[in-house]
Amino acid sequence: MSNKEKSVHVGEECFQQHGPTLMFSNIKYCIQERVGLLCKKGPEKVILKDISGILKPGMNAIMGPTGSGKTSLLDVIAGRKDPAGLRHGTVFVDGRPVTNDLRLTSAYVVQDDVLMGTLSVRENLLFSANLRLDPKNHSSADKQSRVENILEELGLTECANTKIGTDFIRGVSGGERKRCSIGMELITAPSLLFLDEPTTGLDAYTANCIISLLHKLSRNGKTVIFSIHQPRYSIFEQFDQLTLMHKGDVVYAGKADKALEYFSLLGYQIKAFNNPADFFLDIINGEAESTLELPATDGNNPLLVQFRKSPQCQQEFEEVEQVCQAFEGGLKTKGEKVDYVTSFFYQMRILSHRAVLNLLRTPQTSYAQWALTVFFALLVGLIYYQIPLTLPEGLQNRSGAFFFLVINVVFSNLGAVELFIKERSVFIHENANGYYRTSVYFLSKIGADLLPNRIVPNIFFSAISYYMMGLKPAFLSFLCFTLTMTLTSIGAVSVAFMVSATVNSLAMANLLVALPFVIMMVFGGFLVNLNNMLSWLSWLEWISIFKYGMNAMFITEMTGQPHARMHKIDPFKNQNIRQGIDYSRWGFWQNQVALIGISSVCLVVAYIQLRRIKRWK
Ligand SMILES: Nc1ncnc2c1ncn2[C@@H]1O[C@H](COP(=O)(O)OP(=O)(O)OP(=O)(O)O)[C@@H](O)[C@H]1O
Repeated sequence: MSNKEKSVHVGEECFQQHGPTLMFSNIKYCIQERVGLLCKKGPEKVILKDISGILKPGMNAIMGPTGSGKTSLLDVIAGRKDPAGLRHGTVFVDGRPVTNDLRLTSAYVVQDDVLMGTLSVRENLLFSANLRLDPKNHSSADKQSRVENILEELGLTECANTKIGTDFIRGVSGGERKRCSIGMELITAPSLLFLDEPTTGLDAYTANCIISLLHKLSRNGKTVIFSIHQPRYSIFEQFDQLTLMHKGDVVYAGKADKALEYFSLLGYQIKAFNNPADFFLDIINGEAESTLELPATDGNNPLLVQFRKSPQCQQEFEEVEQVCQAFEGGLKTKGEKVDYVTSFFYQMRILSHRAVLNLLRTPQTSYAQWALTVFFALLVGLIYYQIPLTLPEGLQNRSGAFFFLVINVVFSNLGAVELFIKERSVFIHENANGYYRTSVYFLSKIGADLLPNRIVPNIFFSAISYYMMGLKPAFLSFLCFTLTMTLTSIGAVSVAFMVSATVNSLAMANLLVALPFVIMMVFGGFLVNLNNMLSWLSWLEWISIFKYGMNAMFITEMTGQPHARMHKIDPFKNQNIRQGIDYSRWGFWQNQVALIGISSVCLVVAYIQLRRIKRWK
């Protein structure tokens, strides 16, 4: 960004176009504190105390010490904060009350960039354009040209084809990431742009560039509203309006370049070379002394008392009051239905494409999965190489091999718990901003995982191990065996998906997924004879993937063997009859149906859990 660009004058004359004016009236926001080990409801904590204000076209900075409520105010007015905590208050844009669907028409850039690391800057922007611009009104060429314009406007042309970056890929710089996050939101050409601490984590130069960029946008028809921590002077001088917060109250709201004058009237004098932004925070934190005796009425902070008495506050209140009187009723918060601009199938196409790109560009997990598949297939094939049909080793080795196979196929799916956890913040951000439906995300993620990571590797695994073990040579038996292996794997991975959609920490998920697998193993009928022991827990066998997987393998292997051989392995058969295996054709399909049933229930629960994830901040 050139110096010329950075030294833009702050003033009316610089506006090419004016953005909207946002007013908020009597906003009271509370949170319910939880106390004790049982997380009982504690006292309500008021984090925004009946505050009102006007945010005008241009650069609106919300400043204050940590915990003063900057982000909460930003979230409430942008419709991002959980409506359950809003006691009362109304937000108006250009004099008209808005509901929390403002989140779908405005842009909100969160503090932690939520971008898909495996995609390039251009691909991320195109993803946003594809899902957020109505295909009826915007052709592909249109979307492309909008993306190119934004790349140009944000100075991202040079890194347009560079990936954002992941743990494995070194990507763009912090400033470029932030600009890309802003670009994702600018795609819909919103007139209101909210940013939560846009300079946090950036070096001074990059922070300055980001603020200059926002300043430029604010001169072209966008009202930019952001929370910020201790900006340096070159950043501060680009603010038009300043809102200073202290413990959920507004202690100053007005022109940024008039704030020094205001505080000097209250007896606070800035020292030479001090940064005004630091000075204001010192005043709020009580570290700067006033030369005047400021009264604290009713125990209220003297700064708050003085601000409420000030002419600018009185005038603002009057303006807000006038607008409020024109409209009755508060901010509606519930019942809004999100209208997506794209259809279910269109979203499915775009998300599946991204999921496949993701998979191809982070092949490490898939490589590991494939390497383990081949390794274990060879291992089991070598250990149980050409199992004889004589007793007792025929029985013993087949039982051992099937148990080993099912253990391997179930536990190799432990890694799937990261599916919904790794991208959770990206999903929450995109879904809350109306990019796509939850069902589309769910199906695209499941589809992109099941086929390449579960189904195809299982077919390979079965092909290698089956013939090495010398099981029944009939091709149909091989197909039945492969089907059993695949459905067992899908059953196990569905349990992992259910856990993944339920918790947000990987450590917790790993614990929670191992537990049902171990229980299923114990009650699978192989380790414990449930007729004699633990009969009161025997019902658990009905939800054991191990039981159904192993039973189906036994049935496939044992039925249709030549009569003479069957004789020899009669005790083998008897043992399994004791475990309740039904060797009929329906007996085989019963197990497959049970595996499909377990998978379906787990996937439905996973989907419900994904829908229940809180989108609010
Ligand atoms: N969802 C929530 N649950 C519990 N406490 C909350 C929640 N949201 C806000 N708070 C509390 O409200 C107060 C204000 O929080 P907020 O994040 O708005 O402050 P902030 O000024 O943006 O702070 P920081 O600069 O540290 O981000 C804090 O004490 C915070 O702990």
